[in-house]
Amino acid sequence: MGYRFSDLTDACQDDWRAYIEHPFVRELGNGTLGEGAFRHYLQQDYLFLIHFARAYALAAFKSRTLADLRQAHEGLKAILDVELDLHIGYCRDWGISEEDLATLPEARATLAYTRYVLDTGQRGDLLDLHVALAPCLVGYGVIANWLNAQSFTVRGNANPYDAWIAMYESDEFQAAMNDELAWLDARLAEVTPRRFNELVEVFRDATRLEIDFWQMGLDRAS
Ligand SMILES: Cc1ncc(C[n+]2csc(CCO)c2C)c(N)n1
Repeated sequence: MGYRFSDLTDACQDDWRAYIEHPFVRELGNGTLGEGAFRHYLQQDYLFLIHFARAYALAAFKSRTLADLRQAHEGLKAILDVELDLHIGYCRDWGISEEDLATLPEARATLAYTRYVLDTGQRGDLLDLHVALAPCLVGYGVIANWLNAQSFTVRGNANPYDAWIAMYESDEFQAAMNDELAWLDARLAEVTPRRFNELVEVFRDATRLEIDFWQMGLDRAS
């Protein structure tokens, strides 16, 4: 007993590294990622964000304390009032209109990942849901920090994807990631080994689905 978040990543190190250091991420970092791959990713990520907002609504429903309910409400508001507008603006910069976004067919990787998270939350409790969301919330902050530590990463105007890295390295995003890490560390400190193993399974599944999401971008898979 006495687990923490890093025990989850330690328990599925190969998958975690394959996600954080995915070729899509490396190509974002050195600026060589194909524009078509990035556009496909952006489009599917719009659908992803909508379902992610639903997952926060589910977190509200699953909350047993006022503090957890408020936290879920803040997450839902952040996506609906901030993230989605930013994303729509970002898509516009990349030549994707709101009309395009409204009529997008959902790719299988998006379907699989988002519905897995929602199902995990419905089947389990609030901790299951947070663990299913962790590769997304924590992972993107870890990826931005990892990219910044790599010598191949190109920053500034020379990299068309610089704004993407900047978004996830921002103090605001890193603070949200650290809040989530503190929440997870506090909850994981109390779980039994048996429960921890269940949570590792959820974390590994969600991490693999993030890998598939990157790969979908590279393959432009539908
Ligand atoms: C496939 C995919 N995985 C993770 C994120 C990152 N992300 C989405 S919502 C959110 C938290 C918002 O409060 C974060 C970090 C993404 N955009 N797309």
